[in-house]
Amino acid sequence: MTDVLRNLVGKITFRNSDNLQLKHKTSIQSTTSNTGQEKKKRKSETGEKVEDVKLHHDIPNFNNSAKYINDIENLIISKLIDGGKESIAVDHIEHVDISDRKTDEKVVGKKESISSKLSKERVDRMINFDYRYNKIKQRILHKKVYKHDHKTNADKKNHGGTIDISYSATEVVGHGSFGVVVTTVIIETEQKVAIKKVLQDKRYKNRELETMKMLRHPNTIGLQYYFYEKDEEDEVYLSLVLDYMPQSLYQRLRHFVHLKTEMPRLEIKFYAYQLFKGLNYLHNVPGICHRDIKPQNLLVDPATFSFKICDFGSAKCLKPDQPNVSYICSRYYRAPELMFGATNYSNQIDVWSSACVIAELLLGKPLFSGESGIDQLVEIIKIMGIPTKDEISGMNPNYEDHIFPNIKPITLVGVFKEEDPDVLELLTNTLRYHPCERSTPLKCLLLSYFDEIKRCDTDAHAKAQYLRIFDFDVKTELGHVPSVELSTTEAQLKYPVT
Ligand SMILES: Nc1ncnc2c1ncn2[C@@H]1O[C@H](COP(=O)(O)OP(=O)(O)OP(=O)(O)O)[C@@H](O)[C@H]1O
Repeated sequence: MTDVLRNLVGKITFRNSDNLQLKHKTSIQSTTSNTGQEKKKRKSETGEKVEDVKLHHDIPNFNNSAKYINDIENLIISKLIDGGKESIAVDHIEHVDISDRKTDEKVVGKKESISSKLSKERVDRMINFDYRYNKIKQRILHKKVYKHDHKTNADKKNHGGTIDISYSATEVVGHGSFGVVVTTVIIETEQKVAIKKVLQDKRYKNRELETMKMLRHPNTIGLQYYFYEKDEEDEVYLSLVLDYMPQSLYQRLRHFVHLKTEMPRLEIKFYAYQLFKGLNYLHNVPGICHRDIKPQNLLVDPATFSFKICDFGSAKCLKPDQPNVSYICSRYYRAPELMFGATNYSNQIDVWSSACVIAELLLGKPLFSGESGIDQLVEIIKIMGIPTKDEISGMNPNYEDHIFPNIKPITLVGVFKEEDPDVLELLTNTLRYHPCERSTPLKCLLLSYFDEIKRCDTDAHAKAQYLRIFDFDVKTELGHVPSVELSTTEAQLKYPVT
């Protein structure tokens, strides 16, 4: 997102109005300059037309959460870009009068904290606190950190000790609603890393750290170290030192969109394979549902096609007897059962989101881009048709409101008619209303869509071998496969079905 922001100038203001609607007002006044005000001045002096774009969005107040605001920012930015305004810049985004936690808690109850939203001021403070100052002074930072041991899934903290690491000037690569992410090189190990710094909400245990400690897989981002520090106001920040990846899938896709070309189909296949492989691990080994699969949370290296899932800030181990918040996951990627208010949803919400991501890579734009929660459902219905009674009860048995617009669906076949029928099969098996009818990540890996990378003696196969994407740990990654099916499944994971 920072890359986009860096290229954009203007002002976005979010307001709460009296009638419990969150008003979004956008006013953009520049076309090409990096410094909006200067450019505006220059343009008026030279008599050139100053472009003024205003966007208004009415959002129901109950959706006024940090994630939602972030969605809206992305929506506004992508609208500007998609509207051909590539060179318009936003020099900052202001959030005004946003009543966040209180409103959120009314909806989610106090049981589940998702994360603490950061104000713009706090993000600025966090950057200034260490990194911006550091950048000017080129000073080396020394930190006492807890080392996470990936072999034992333990950390030094449990054994009562810290070690010292140091690193120099850092580059801010991302700031989301909850943290600031910078990249640097650890001097002692010469390893390039990303450091994600998040504000610690004293009331809750940080679930992202707890989750990351459980992970050990080539397709999930690895935790190397972590440390805590306080600012001058006594606020505690947790920093997670993570494996570095060159870019997010969002940035990778924007690269092709800006060039007005498509992402190569083979590259998409590699990322799709590793996404399902990562999910198969997450869902079956630590038993975690990510709950926020989207292009921004998938990291890639286009040189090797390596791929890792990141941002476990919303991840949770879902227990069948415990309710979970339905207000989760970024809107474009949100499974329909969440829109139906289900609180007993399963890991299969990640499969829906993954299918939306793959569809977006093919299309160059989101498949379902609703402007609000309800509109999102309408966008889904436009393509998938109206859900049947069975499908509705599969999504949420308590849902009683059955009024839907009567429209003839475009269908997935209609949208993807130019694509390979194998990718259409993948999408039709995963974009199903009924969560139980959606293929599991392992079933997706067995689809003929992936045969191309399984065939020996091709460049693609060599790339796949280099990434070791056909290596599965039988005890863990395939531990849930019934023993009678194990050898066939193993063979099918390695070789194309003939
Ligand atoms: N390990 C990493 N290597 C390189 N870049 C990273 C890494 N982790 C995160 N980033 C960059 O930082 C961005 C934000 O990271 P992340 O999603 O973890 O933060 P967040 O504060 O939870 O964001 P959001 O609130 O938008 O979900 C990512 O989209 C990516 O561009």
